[in-house]
Amino acid sequence: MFDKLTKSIFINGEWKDVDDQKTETVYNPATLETITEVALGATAEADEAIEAASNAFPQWSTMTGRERGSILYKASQLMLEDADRLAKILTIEQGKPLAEALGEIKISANYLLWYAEEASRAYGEVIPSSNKSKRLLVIPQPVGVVGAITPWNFPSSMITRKIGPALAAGCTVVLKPASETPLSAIEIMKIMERAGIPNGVVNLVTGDAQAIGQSLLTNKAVRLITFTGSTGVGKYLMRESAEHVKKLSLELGGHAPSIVYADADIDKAATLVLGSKFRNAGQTCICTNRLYVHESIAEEFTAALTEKVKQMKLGSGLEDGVEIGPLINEKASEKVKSHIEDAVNRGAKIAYGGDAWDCDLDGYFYNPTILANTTDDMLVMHEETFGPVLPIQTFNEEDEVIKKANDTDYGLAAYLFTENTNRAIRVSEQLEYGIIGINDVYPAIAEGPFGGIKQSGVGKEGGHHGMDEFLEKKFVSIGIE
Ligand SMILES: NC(=O)c1ccc[n+]([C@@H]2O[C@H](COP(=O)([O-])OP(=O)(O)OC[C@H]3O[C@@H](n4cnc5c(N)ncnc54)[C@H](O)[C@@H]3O)[C@@H](O)[C@H]2O)c1
Ligand SMILES: O=CCCC(=O)O
Repeated sequence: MFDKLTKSIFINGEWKDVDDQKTETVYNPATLETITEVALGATAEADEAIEAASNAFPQWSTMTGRERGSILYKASQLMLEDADRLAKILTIEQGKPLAEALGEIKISANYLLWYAEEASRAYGEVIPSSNKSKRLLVIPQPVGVVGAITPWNFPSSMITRKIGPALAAGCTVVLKPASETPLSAIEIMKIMERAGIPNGVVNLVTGDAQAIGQSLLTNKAVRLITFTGSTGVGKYLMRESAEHVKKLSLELGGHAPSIVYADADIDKAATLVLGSKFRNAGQTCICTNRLYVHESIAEEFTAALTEKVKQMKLGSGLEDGVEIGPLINEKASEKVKSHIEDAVNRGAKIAYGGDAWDCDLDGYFYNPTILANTTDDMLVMHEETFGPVLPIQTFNEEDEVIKKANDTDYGLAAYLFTENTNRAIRVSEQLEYGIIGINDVYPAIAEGPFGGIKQSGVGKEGGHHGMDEFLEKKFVSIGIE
């Protein structure tokens, strides 16, 4: 499916390798086999890409929203037409089951479609003036060149959720995808090319994160950095952006609580918790990380959930019916192992799973795991696990569980399961999170503003709010006689 060396750097409409032909290997996480090599770009390539994006900005930013939108619309159509092949590439480089990969490609195309439409709707404002001899306008204008840095867990949708609104707003982009999953990014560039994007408007540099990041941070032409990834790297980018006072949009880690109330529909809630926890093998920023179940239904709920977990099929994401694929790498597997060991050492009981999956594949597979008798001091209760481990605690009082749910530096997503509408509204208003799912664990949708508070991030992606990040609001004050 792939050439030995993919010309993986896309600058000013041209596909390139680095001058010294340095490359890095892309592995299939299910088998640990080499898929291909991609160019190991660094400072020179990043600088060249920033220059191309700067040169392309004047023309792209002055095209009409409708003109920009028509290119994004075409790109979304091309992505959908090729969805099966793109999903297969995504599964091969990232590991998630093919059905999930196909779902990701569809939402990825949907971000392009949504922003194709939003491109025509960057409205300004006329402000009624308190002074009769003034007229006051607010004009939205594109921020400028954008540096976009994306993670490996959603190799396609995390890219279009950034470049869709950036391009719609009239910005130009330099994209650095995760080293683990550059192939989906390359495919997106090919789609943009086929959709007719002018040279230099969107550029891709695969390679050395530190060096490329440094160029994006230190080059004054880059006016905004949009990043999705870990809170640690997000903090670093925030600190380093201070020098040139760059705008930032950060989508960072999370530690989502799920709360199941006594009045929940038990079977429905168990199915949803299962989806929330185990999709993408638990490697989703908004995955449930800890579960609180009301004491009165805890036994029944845990039994229903465990029954469902037992049915889950592990394996290569390409295999029919597989629901849990590999973890991305050995480090991820070690983290899962350490969270389980720590919990057990502090008194947790393994209700199901608890160990690596013994199989013929070389990748890092972990059995879905349920932990009972958990306490707040356990790592799994406050650190992002990013794996298929579900710690359960019981609760009695509404106030008590809200306090526990909020007791974290993260604030990305929280879920509650109840059939009582009053409770649903009351609790969702008190949870300190950017996203609340009420009987819903799949809140990522093109038209909705996705983003965290506290140490889970700054800004929103999705919806018209997502395009606001890429628009400056210029104030025009007109004196008239
Ligand atoms: N909030 C969200 O919307 C969201 C979505 C997906 C993932 N995430 C978070 O992402 C994390 C998992 O992704 P990850 O392991 O790829 O995160 P990561 O922070 O290690 O890497 C993310 C990206 O940053 C790059 N990077 C790493 N160091 C860098 C540096 N010094 N300068 C510039 N770029 C650098 C990486 O190469 C990659 O492209 C989890 O914490 C998860 O919760 C958040
Ligand atoms: O933002 C990361 C999660 C994306 C999703 O839930 O589809």
